[in-house]
Order: sequence, then C-alpha cells, then structure tokens
Amino acid sequence: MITGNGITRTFKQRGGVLGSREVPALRGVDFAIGRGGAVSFIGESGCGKTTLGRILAGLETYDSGDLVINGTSMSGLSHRRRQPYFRAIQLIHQDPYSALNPTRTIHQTLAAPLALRAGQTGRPRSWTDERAEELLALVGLDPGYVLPRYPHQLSGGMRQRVVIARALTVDPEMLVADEAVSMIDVSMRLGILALLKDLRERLGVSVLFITHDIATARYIGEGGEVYVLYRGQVVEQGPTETIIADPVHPYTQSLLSAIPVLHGLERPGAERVVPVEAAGGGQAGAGCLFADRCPFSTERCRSETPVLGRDGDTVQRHACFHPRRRSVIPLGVGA
Ligand SMILES: Nc1ncnc2c1ncn2[C@@H]1O[C@H](COP(=O)(O)OP(=O)(O)OP(=O)(O)O)[C@@H](O)[C@H]1O
Repeated sequence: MITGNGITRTFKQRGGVLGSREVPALRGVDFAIGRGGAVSFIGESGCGKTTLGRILAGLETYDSGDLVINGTSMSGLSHRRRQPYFRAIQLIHQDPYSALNPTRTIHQTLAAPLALRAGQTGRPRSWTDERAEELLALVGLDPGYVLPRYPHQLSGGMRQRVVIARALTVDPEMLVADEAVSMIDVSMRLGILALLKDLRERLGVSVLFITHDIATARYIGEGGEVYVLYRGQVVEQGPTETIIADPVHPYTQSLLSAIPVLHGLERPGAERVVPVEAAGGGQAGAGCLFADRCPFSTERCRSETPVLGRDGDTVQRHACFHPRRRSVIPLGVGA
C-alpha cells in the first residue's frame, strides 16, 4: 500500500518582470493505492500531476505531508535509506526515446538492471539473459528482433514497451505512467494501454495513471479510482465509473465536457466555465480555487475553502459547496 498524506510542494520560480514567485504545485494531496490497484490522476496542464508522479518515484521532494510506502514513512529517512522503497515504484515517462540511452542496445539496457537484480536475489549471472527475453515477451516484443537493436531502430510503441520491460526488471509494486501514450503514434496507443492493464491483472502490479485525457483514464482505470486535481488540490475523488458517469464537481464536469474547457456545462442556461488564463490568480487563501472560473460560484465560494468530503448521497468525495448532478454537454456541443 502506498499512501500520501497531505503532500505539499511549492516551487520558487525566478525571473520575469514580477521577480521571483512561489508556485504551489501540490497543496495537501491525500491518496491511497493498494496492490494491483488502478488509480488515475487527471487534470489540466499545470495542476501538479507530474510533480506528484515524480515525488512518488523519488525524483522530487515534498515540503510537508508524508509519503508512506508499505507502512514505512519516507519523511524521516535519508536519501540512501529511501532508495530501496522507491525501487518499488517505477516511472514510465511520456517520451520513451529520451528515456532510453541511444548508445546502448536493448540488450545492454536490460542487462545492467538485471545483473544488479541477480546479485540482490542470489541468482546466477546467466539468469539475466533469460529474464530479459522473458520480460520482452511479457510486454509483447520479439526478443530475437529487439535485443540487438538500438532505440532509434524501434518504433515509438516498441520503445515504450522496452521502457516498461526495463521498469519490470526490479519487480516493482507500482508503475507510474505519466502521459505514457501522449508521444506515441495514435495507432499504437491502445496497445500500450492494454499492456498496462494486462500487467496489472497478470502481475498484480498497481498502475498510477497521470493524464489530462478522460478517455484514457476511463480505459486504464476500469474498476479503480480517479482523483481530479485542480491547481494542486484534489477536488473530486471516487470510483472511475462514478466520476466519469456522474461527476458532481463543476470542474470535473467541465473536464468531461471538453478539454480545454470553454463550453457551456449544462442545459438550459449554457453557463460557461471561464478559461484558465482569463480567470483570476486563484492563489491560496480563503475561498475555492475554482471560484473564478466556476459558473455556479457564490459569495461563500469566495470566502470559505471547501474541504474534500462526502455528501450523504454521493459515492465520491468532492470539495464543492454546490455539488450538483448536471447533464454534461458532450464534447463539441454548445461551443
Ligand atoms: N522544477 C520546477 N521549478 C519551478 N516550477 C515548477 C517545477 N516543476 C513544476 N513547476 C510548476 O508547478 C506547477 C505544476 O507543474 P506540473 O508539471 O506538476 O503540472 P502538470 O499537471 O504535470 O502539467 P503538464 O501536464 O503541463 O506537465 C506548474 O505551475 C509548473 O510550472
């Protein structure tokens, strides 16, 4: 089980006419991912998805809160003592080309971590070649074809499969797939998503999917959970099917209507969500961060901060004073 309790991360950005400013990327995010689970974090660009994925993979630090991996808190541990825990969480980047060393064959790419793994688990050196073949077959590649080749000799989809095979060399508990298909040819995307689903079922590895794309979250997160992030805060969370079929937070509803969101939300009335650039700063303080963009905001939304919680009759948790079931206008309608 991997849990995050109140994870916050603020970056200092320098330069520009305004001098340096603080950008809160994550503002107290809670989550829990069990073994074999499927969790999607969805939200627009800049909502903090990648920062969260990097924190989970041990590539980024958090300012406060706690990350607990299988019962052990990462907060009090030195960098060196955290490493074995973070090995259980492997990050799949969106760009498989830059994730692979172009000067190494796929055989070399897999042999190095497998040799380390053989040492750790007391296996003979010969095991590494066997395991490399096994892993490539597991991710749907022909080892005989792929092993002697360099990354540039493979398609984007094949490269992403190699990246997944490399992540599996350490027997991870969780794969964090950060927009893992966004840079891959459309024709190969479904295959990669199906592979991640299959690995979840066959190996019991959990998958955390980071995406701005609801359709992908729906596919990969079947039977799992969705967390909707807005400006570093979870605004709605619950079973994938419920969040997609029956969202109650206006931001989730707007995400479901269109991305980027510019269309009306419901009929009649054609209330419109203000585009993010046109909205106010939405800085921390009292009030809902989404209030400037929300067609349903009231005085209360501007002065009080809604907390993630459950109404009596909702399956999901939400952070909204005016949660409502609204019929979402399908993509492209109402522009
Ligand atoms: N290393 C950094 N230094 C300064 N600011 C950063 C850094 N990393 C992220 N940020 C800022 O933190 C906020 C969240 O960024 P993050 O990349 O996590 O969002 P995201 O939802 O993954 O967006 P995208 O889909 O565009 O990658 C953004 O405002 C971003 O500019």
